[in-house]
Amino acid sequence: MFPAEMFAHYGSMIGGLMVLRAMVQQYLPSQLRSLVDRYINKWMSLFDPHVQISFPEFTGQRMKSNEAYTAIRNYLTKNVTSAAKRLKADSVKDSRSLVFSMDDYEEVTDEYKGAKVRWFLNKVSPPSSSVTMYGPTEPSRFYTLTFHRKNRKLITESYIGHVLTEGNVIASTNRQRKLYTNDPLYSMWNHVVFEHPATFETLAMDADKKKEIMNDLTKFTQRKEYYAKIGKAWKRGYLLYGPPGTGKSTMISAMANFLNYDVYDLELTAVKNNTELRRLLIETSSKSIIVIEDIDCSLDLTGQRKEKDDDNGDEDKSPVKKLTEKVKKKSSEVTLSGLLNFIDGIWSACGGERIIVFTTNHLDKLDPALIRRGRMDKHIEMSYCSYEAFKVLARNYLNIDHHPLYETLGPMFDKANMTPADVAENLMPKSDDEDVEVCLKNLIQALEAVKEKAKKKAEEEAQAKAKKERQEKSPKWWRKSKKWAGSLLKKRR
Ligand SMILES: Nc1ncnc2c1ncn2[C@@H]1O[C@H](COP(=O)(O)OP(=O)(O)OP(=O)(O)O)[C@@H](O)[C@H]1O
Ligand SMILES: [Mg+2]
Repeated sequence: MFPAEMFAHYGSMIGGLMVLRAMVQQYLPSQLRSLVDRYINKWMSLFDPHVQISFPEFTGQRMKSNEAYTAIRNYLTKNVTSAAKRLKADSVKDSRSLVFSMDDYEEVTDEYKGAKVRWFLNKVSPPSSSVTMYGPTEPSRFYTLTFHRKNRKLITESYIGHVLTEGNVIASTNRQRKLYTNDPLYSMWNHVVFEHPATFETLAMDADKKKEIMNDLTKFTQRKEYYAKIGKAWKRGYLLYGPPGTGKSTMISAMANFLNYDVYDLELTAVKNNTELRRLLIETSSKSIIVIEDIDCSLDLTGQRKEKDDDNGDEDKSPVKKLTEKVKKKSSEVTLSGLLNFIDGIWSACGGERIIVFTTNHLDKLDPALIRRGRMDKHIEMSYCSYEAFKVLARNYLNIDHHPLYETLGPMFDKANMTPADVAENLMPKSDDEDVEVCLKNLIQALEAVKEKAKKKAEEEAQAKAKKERQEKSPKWWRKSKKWAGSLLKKRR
């Protein structure tokens, strides 16, 4: 279990104590473990000129994974694992290639500015009786970094920072991204591998608008020092609004692919109360996009201001209605103020960059407090398909940059409101014998139909408006007698 070199390196006294400590960690019950460990450490510090730092895999009560541990694993995997004798193939990148890291109880050395350090991967198994509500407890691992005390300043102030930075860079290029969703039963995140193909290149949108969003995102990721200087959490809020099928969800995937971020899809209706919301949000990792879709439907996010208005009208409500509303309120106690407090406050303490994206089909339904600048930094309208957006879709779906029918199609997009989802549907060949021309002709027909429908609707609305105006202009006695005659006829029938 322990390499023989350890004795040579630390001296037989220290080696013996280390073996004893490993045995203590492995076999003694936890109450005794810490007591004996304390004495062993005291003895070791008398003889040993070395300093040790531990980096556990999980931290906190809810066993949140430790980002430092992951960064160290990445750093060691790239830089020194080749020297390790026992390796572990512990993750698979893009389901294609194996990634090796050092195995449990394996030790490797590294050198930094002339100082030698040792990394050791330790594992502690939980007592066999330890079972949580999520199943049996897994063994927990930790890296220990050992170095001579004369190098303390160099290692703590420079080397560890260097390892974490390099480890994080490796992580961002290597890692498999994840799509998390909140589990309503246990109020925890479940994840799958995130593999959505949408990119800004395939997103149908005006080129200038697209460029502006990409620049905004890039600028955000480079402003760590700026956010620290102004004392604000390193986060940016986007509000995507527009009719269904205009690409709001597609845009979120394109953002995640562009930034190489994880996605947390937060279903607010499955969150029981503000405490649970707080915990879920604290558990999100840095470099992530938190998505709350259809915010207007998720909750009564109009919040307390609206509630007050409702209270005024309480006398008019029946007792049954009042009771139903009370029960409804109790079942989901997540409030607008809870959400806003979190957005404004909690993340400042979490560190790392986060993007929060809200989507809605109805901008006018949201409380202005929720969408004011500072909370939602950027409002992006996703609208009906323009000619320019159509050209992107034609490139995606039909692999063409131009076609003689473009001349007919060009002006049609200004006159018919069709969503990119509907345009895409028309561009998709329905059978093998549908070629490019057939697809474009189908689209022309569909656009004409939309235009006709809109024209008919506008005419009907104009007629109804004119009728109403005519009625309003007629004398009061005439309107009354008409109404009276109508009700008389009804009674007779
Ligand atoms: N702007 C777009 N660019 C590329 N594809 C798009 C765009 N808009 C819609 N689509 C296509 O239409 C489908 C539906 O779009 P999406 O789910 O992104 O719309 P949405 O705005 O999120 O709608 P909803 O409001 O109903 O959630 C997508 O799978 C995509 O194929
Ligand atoms: Mg959507």
